[in-house]
Amino acid sequence: MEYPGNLFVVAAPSGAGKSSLVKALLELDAKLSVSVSHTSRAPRGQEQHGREYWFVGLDEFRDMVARGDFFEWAEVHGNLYGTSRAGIESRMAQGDDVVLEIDYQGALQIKQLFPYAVLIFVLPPSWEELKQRLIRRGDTQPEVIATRMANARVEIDQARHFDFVVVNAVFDSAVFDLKAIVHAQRLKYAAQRRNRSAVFQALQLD
Ligand SMILES: Nc1nc2c(ncn2[C@@H]2O[C@H](COP(=O)(O)OP(=O)(O)O)[C@@H](O)[C@H]2O)c(=O)[nH]1
Ligand SMILES: Nc1ncnc2c1ncn2[C@@H]1O[C@H](COP(=O)(O)OP(=O)(O)O)[C@@H](O)[C@H]1O
Repeated sequence: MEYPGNLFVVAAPSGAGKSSLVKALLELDAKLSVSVSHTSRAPRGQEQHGREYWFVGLDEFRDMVARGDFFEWAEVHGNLYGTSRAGIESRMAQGDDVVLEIDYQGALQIKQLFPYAVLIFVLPPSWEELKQRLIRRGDTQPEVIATRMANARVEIDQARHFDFVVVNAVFDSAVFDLKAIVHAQRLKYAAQRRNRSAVFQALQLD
């Protein structure tokens, strides 16, 4: 194994455009791959096991927690979500750059484990636009929208703990900002390779 890959974490309130942005970023960058999380929630619409998420029962999820299978896990909107060690450890060890699309609680846990992880928070341009995006996406039940808007206030308050904030107003500009962050981190990391043992120690790979 040469050098471990970079770790990028993207968090946002539901509806801010995180999934669309990460998808666009991955299409532009062949060296980046996204981690597929485990969740206890049921699949929606066209979602496939192993593509959007690994869908597992609550008992199985709790067994995985007890076994220490997750780097991080959290309860979000009443369901459990987690990033499995198996999902990203081997890819990072091979030197691949990995993106985690997770909530702020998970992002802060990842930063504790991997201080070199780059935490990016995606903001909507306004509260009204966030609400409109939730409605346009098809989340039409008023109580679902109200819960997500209330949660958004709690989530956005955590943006100050992140390394970068990207405002997703014009979609292509936001993708460009994400690309710039990824590029800058790669350049920074290339410089750090001159101090290889320090990096390895930080990653606890030695
Ligand atoms: N902590 C943590 N959060 C996750 C993980 N996977 C997804 N999430 C978050 O869970 C929340 C709900 O995701 P999802 O069920 O896809 O609903 P959506 O945000 O309405 O599309 C989002 O904030 C995701 O970022 C994970 O592995 N760990
Ligand atoms: N910059 C943007 N301008 C307008 N609509 C957007 C923008 N970014 C995303 N959207 C739309 O907003 C909705 C929510 O985006 P999505 O990626 O599902 O959000 P999240 O993953 O953060 O919950 C989708 O319908 C998406 O097409």
